[in-house]
Amino acid sequence: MHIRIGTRSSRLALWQAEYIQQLLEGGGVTSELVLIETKGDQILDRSLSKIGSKGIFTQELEDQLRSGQIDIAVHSAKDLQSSLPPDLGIIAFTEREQVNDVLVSRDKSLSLTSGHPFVIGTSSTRRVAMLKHYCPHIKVVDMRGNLQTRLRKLDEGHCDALLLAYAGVHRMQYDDLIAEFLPVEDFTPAVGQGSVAIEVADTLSLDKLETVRKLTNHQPTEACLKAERAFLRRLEGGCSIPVFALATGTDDAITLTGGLINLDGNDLLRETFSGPPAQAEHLGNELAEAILARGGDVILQAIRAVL
Ligand SMILES: NCc1[nH]cc(CCC(=O)O)c1CC(=O)O
Repeated sequence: MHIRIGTRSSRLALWQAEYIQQLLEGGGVTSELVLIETKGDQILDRSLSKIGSKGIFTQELEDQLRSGQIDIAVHSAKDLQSSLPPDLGIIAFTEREQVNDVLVSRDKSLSLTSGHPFVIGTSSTRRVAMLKHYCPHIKVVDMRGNLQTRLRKLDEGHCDALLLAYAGVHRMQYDDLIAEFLPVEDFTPAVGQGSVAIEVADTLSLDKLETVRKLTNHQPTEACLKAERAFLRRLEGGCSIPVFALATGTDDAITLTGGLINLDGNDLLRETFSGPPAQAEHLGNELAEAILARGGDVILQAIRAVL
């Protein structure tokens, strides 16, 4: 069996695709990478929340899945839309990397808890709102681009530090720039952070689908991501909405914590639910209903009116 793997060509995307390639190789399946440029890779001068983020990093990959030019598409699970078109589906989530956000800087003495003011570059509405909430002494500047671009901007003095997912920083081997690990209890990550997802079209042969899934899917991670993604779907949150959620689990129970924060950071809602992995999606819906009932619906309306 030979699998054609579609991927974006950023260094992080290539790491992810090569990781999938290795997992397939471990099961004796050969593969090749097909590099695909997306709209999100081309537009670098506008913030993601202004472009309207729906599918901007995935559309071109999905077109090639449908036409059969590629068998699978590899994405950061975090970058996937919460609901996919009916002819596409996720068949695997890889074992999760540590999920924390980290503070990255040339100055390793920087800390968010010190109360000392400095400037952080980020374009994530979740991170901006959380910084306003937990660290009002921090100034935020908008910063887009892949990891290498952001590090260059850091070195050019646009900011003192970046707030990034540990997973990406580690995969790009920038661990020595980590000044601080942020606790997930406060800086709860984005849905899907740290896992790699495999997307296919319904035209893929069952043989290929089952083989790829068997070699790459990590069941405990899959249950956790199902819970988180059900939560995101119910809130109809794309990656530009400041929604956060993290499920952790054992074989018999998963715990899902998540919520929503307004753009000013003064209104943060968070709830926790636990249940059996078989009811992962139910947990996600339960969490969403609780957050909406506590005023999340009003916060979402206000966010949508601005973004
Ligand atoms: N939104 C961009 C993105 N998509 C996935 C990662 C990091 C790796 C991951 O969480 O899978 C990043 C960068 C970041 O948020 O720091």
